Amino acid sequence: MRFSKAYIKTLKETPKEAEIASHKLMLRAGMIKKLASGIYAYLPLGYRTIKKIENIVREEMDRAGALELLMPVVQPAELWQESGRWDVMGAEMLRLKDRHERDFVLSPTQEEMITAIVRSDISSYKSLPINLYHIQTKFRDERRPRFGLMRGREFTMKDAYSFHTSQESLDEEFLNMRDAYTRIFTRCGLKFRPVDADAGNIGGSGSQEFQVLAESGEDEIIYSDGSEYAANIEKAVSELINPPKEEAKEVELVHTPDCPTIESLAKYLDVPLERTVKALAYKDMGTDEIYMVLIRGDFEVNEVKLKNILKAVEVEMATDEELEKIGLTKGYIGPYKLPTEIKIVADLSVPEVSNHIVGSHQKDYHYKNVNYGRDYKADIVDDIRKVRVGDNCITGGKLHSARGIECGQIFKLGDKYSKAMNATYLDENGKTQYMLMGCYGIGVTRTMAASIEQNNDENGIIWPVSIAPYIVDVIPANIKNEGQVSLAEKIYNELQTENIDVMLDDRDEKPGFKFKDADLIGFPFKVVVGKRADEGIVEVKIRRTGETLEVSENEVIAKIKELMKIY
Ligand SMILES: O=C(C[C@@H]1CCCCN1)Cn1cnc2cc(Cl)c(F)cc2c1=O
Ligand SMILES: [Mg+2]
Ligand SMILES: [Mg+2]
Repeated sequence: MRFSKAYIKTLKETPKEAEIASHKLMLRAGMIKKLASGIYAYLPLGYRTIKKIENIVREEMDRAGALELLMPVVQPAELWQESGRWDVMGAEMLRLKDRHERDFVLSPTQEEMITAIVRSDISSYKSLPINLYHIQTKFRDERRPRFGLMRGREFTMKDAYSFHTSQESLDEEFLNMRDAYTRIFTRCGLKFRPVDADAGNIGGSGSQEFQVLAESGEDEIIYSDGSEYAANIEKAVSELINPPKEEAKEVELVHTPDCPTIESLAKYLDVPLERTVKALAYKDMGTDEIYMVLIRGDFEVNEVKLKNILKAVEVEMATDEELEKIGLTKGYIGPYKLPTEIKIVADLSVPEVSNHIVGSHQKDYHYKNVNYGRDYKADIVDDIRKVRVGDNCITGGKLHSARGIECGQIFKLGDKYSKAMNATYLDENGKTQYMLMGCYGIGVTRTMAASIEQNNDENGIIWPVSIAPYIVDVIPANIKNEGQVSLAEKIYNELQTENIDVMLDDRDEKPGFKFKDADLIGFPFKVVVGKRADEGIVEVKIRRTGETLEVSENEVIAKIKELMKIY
């Protein structure tokens, strides 16, 4: 490709709305263009990398035995009504009407669609298992799209769906996909790790996210320094160490002036935080029911665990007004001598705290020596604790945390959709069974952004060879110098003959200007044809290391091929 014909508009300045490296650099390198909030065009340069990522995904999915198809982006609402999600999904799902006023959905995912396809075609166990995938545009109406392609509203996803006659077969495909994802992200040159993840309201049992490690990542990953354990903090567990048991004493009401927080209370009474129990009020945003949530004073509530236990789509802290309305006093709520009917959810740590201190529903007073079981019981006792860095891992070692970008996620769905949509097959005994499903997603456009987050410096992007838009940028230093131009053209043609994606910067600009563009765009290698061209010597510059090699013109191809194996 000749630069002068390549439709690459690099920007000197960083657009102010861009906050993270990938967003800044994709705009500056002329890879994407924003048309609306969270909606981008992939310009020719950016689209080349997207296609390379898609092809790596395609090759590995095909190698894993999955079959590629393509499903509609516009989905009939009836399918979502059948699965029950039409009424559950909120504003994130973009709904539209056709000219006959019929309801449709702009595809945010395809569980309903694929189940409707498979149930009409497959009825025998002999046709299973099967794994169908496509690489397709999705739309999710994020409340706050940001970070460019990292959290866009329209994006490209590879989503795959598998159908099985047994849990063993589903388990096998889950591992098969996990291996395929490991190959995909490795081939994309990413530093990543699979982590245990929350399946969210998609349901099913068992889910893993493929997290690309980056400081700009939205997710917090917990991992052990003494075992293979790794999990999204939403899901992470750790060893619970309980305070020593004490003889249960009589409950006492104590005056605790100005202690609305657990820290101020512990300080005032001079007791360790582990002896206090925090009481919080959470509202199930679906049913509007308010729950009292109890957890040991030194722990934090993990709202994803709480949401899953309550089978709620969303939970939020109750507002002060909502507390007042049900007769609770903010800062002094507690499970003892409840002034109102309210369900109680207690973390596993709570019953283990002898003689704990809790709110008394009166300002400036608390109860001490409250004991779980004797003085109150919770409706639910379960793990709702957010783990902490430094906790003991249940499989050995200590827990640490890192930031991650979720580029893939795989799920065991079970029969959630096949039951709801009656996707059945006849088993070997002629008995009708529900298919078991798995689903597997990769954020293709997000993966491109994640690669830049991991591969950039002050000059711009540093593409791994495998997904670079072009691998070599041939730069004649002086466009007016016949010898340099003809040698540059010769090398350019030889690289093209070898099927190596090559850019020839044929613009009438100073060499420094071209070098800056090349470093911003992130070509892995530059071949600079300069002063020593008449000696048949050119410079090969390696973007990642900044190294410059003097290479004779007839060794350039071999040298580039050698370097491509390394970078
Ligand atoms: O998409 C999944 C699970 C897997 C991920 C891998 C590929 C197949 N689907 C979960 N999820 C996330 N956000 C959503 C947003 C909207 Cl608006 C929706 F209507 C549905 C979903 C939804 O179901
Ligand atoms: Mg997440
Ligand atoms: Mg996810």
